[in-house]
Amino acid sequence: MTNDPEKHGAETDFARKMSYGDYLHIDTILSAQHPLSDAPDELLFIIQHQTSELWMNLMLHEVASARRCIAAHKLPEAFKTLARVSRIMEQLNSAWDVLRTMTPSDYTTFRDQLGMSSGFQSLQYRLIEYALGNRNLAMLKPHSHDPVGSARLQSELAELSLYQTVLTFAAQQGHDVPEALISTPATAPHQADDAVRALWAKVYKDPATHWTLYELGEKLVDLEDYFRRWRFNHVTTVERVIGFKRGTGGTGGVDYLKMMLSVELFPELWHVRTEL
Ligand code: HEM
Ligand SMILES: N[C@@H](CC(=O)c1ccccc1NC=O)C(=O)O
Repeated sequence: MTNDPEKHGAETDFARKMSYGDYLHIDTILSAQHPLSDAPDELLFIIQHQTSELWMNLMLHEVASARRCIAAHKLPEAFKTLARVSRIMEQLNSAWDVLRTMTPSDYTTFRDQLGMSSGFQSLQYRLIEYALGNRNLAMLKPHSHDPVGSARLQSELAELSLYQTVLTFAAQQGHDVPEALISTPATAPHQADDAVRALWAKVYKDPATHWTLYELGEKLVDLEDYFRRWRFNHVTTVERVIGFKRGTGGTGGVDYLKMMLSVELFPELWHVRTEL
């Protein structure tokens, strides 16, 4: 017998009611794929990037919320949010398995259509880096033609980064944090600092006494661990698909991305491990 959902109470008249598609604006999302070629894999390439951008949108929302929770000393709420951020990164990491099915032969059929566009120009990726604390102001330039994007980057730069927010919390708990690191929003990538490493050493050598900071430190290590995996998946996929060709964005490609693997978001949290 064929199932009739109406007999089970399912609503089927949406002439005057909000439906699934209305609420989620599915029309808008599904009318945003515009391949520039007839290459069969261009749709995969577009959707892969668009879904990544959607997850990045959520990630920015959650990082902002985590920062507010830490600043308000609502640590359990911040832990929950940071755990979610790591799960989002995991989602972004598994997505590479889909893109990896695209061979160099597939990609070269439409790569020329991309012109000089590149993920290097992703506004949300840069906002995430800035929110976490990797504030390289040279990365503002590709957005200077875009007043709305530039304004978003500037308003992010007017906030303390996530790492600065954590260090401010540590200072409020009575730990020694150099004032210059937390007094104003950072305008350069965070550099490893001896006093901060000493602070984390104190925390990690006696977790029972400093449990909240210990848990916070591990949440940041988790997040950076996932971030590193994203960068590694990216560079490996890039090598697999374009070898050592220059990037459309103008960089050396794989060599440039390999250099970016050495970026440390929360350096002292990694360095401290040697002395434990
Ligand atoms: C076949 C697929 C891909 C290739 C060949 C590729 C290639 C590259 C290359 C060569 C760069 C260096 C900049 C340049 O000169 O263009 C780059 C940067 C970047 N790509 Fe991709 N990419 C791919 C997929 C993706 C995906 C799926 C994302 C997800 C959004 C992404 C996001 C980024 C970001 C954010 C950067 C800047 C990284 C940084 O500044 O550290 N890429 N990509
Ligand atoms: N940089 C890539 C092109 C690329 O991957 C790309 C192009 C437009 C929009 C997003 C992209 N993804 C990541 O860089 C290349 O050199 O082939």
